Amino acid sequence: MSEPAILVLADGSIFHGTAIGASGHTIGEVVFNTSMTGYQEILTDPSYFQQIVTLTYPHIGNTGTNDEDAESHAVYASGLIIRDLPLLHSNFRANASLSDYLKANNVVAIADIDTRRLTRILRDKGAQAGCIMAGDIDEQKALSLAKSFGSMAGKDLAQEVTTSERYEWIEGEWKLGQGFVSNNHPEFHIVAYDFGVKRNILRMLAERGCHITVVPATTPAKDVLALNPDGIFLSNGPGDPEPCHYAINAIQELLATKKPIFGICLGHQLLGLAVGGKTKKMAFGHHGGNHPVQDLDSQKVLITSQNHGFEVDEHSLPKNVKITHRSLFDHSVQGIELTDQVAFSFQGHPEASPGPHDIAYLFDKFTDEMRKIKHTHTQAIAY
Ligand SMILES: NC(=O)CC[C@H](N)C(=O)O
Repeated sequence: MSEPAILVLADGSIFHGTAIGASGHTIGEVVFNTSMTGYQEILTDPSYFQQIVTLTYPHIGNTGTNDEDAESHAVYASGLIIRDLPLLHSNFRANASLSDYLKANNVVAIADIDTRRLTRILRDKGAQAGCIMAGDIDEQKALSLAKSFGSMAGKDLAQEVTTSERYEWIEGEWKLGQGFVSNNHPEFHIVAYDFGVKRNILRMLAERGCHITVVPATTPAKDVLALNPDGIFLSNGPGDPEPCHYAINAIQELLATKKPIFGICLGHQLLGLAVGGKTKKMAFGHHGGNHPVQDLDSQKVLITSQNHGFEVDEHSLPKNVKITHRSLFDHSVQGIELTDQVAFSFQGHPEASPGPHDIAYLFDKFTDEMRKIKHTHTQAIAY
C-alpha cells in the first residue's frame, strides 16, 4: 500500500498525492522541467541541489534506473514531483525501479499530482519554495516548513556540492556495447573548476582529447596556474552565482593570463560577473530539453537542454563582451564571448544529459582554440 503524500507551496497551495520515495519531508525551491526523458540525470545533476523538481511530462519511471545514467555520485534534487508512475518499468540497462531508487537514496517524492496546475502556478507567480511531506501528514507544519526555505537568491551552494579533493578524469562518452571509453592519449591538459560539475561535461571534454584535473570550487588561481593547463573550464552548479566571490576573483586572475576559458551555466554566470557584469534571478527560469536558442553568428536555431534560475544581465556587460547566443523563448542572454581573448560561455547545457546535442559544437570550439594556441607556441619554439 502506498503512503499518502502532500505538496504545499509557500503561497498556501496544497496538492494531495501518493508517496513514491522515502517517508518524511523535504523542502526546496520548486521548479518545473519540461524534459521528456532523463529523470535520473536530472535527479543527480548537482545544479538541482536544494530544488524540488516537477516533471511536466506525465509518465515518469518507464525505463527504471541504472548504474550508468547518474550525472554525479548522489541524488542532489531535494525532491521529485510527477503525474504518473507506471506500474512496471522496462529497459535493457535497468536494475531498479524509480521508486526503489528514490527510497534507496532517501529522496522524498510525490506522484498523482496535477502537474499542469502546479506548473501554471509556478509560471504565473514564479518559482517558489515548497514542502513535500510523505507518511505522517500535517498541512500546517508543511506550510511553515515551505515558508522557512526563503529564496534561492543570495545562496552560495557551489561550495556545498564541490569536490573536497582534486581528482583526474579521462573517461569519455558512453558507447553501445562498450560503455564509457577512456581516452588514454590526451592532447590537452585542462583544469575544471567543480562548482557542481555534471559527469557528461567531463566525458565530452575527455572525448575531445582532454585530460582533466578537477579542482574544488575555492581553489585559488595560482594553484590552477601551477598546473600549467592548456585551458580552464568553469562548471555548472547550484545556487546564486553572485555570492561566489572566491570564484569570481579567481576567474579575474585567470583571465589576466589569457589562458582559454570555457564556462557552462553557473560557470557562464561567473564569467559574466568576473568581467564586470551583473546577474539576476529569473521568474521561473529555464528547465527542460526543448529550448530554442539562436547562435547569433550563424543565425542557426539550436534546440537545447536548460537548467537555470539566474541569468546574466546583458545591459551590465562591458564593451569587450559579445553576446553570441539568445533564447528564442524570452530573448535572454544564452552565450557570451570576450572579443579580445579566448573566453566564452553558454547558459544552457551543451552536454545535454538529458537533452538534444545541437550545441555540442561548443566543446569543439574550446579544443580548436586550445589547439591553435598550442600550434602557435610550437611554431614559435621551432623558429
Ligand atoms: N545548471 C546550472 O549551472 C545552474 C546555474 C544557477 N544555479 C542557476 O540556477 O541559474
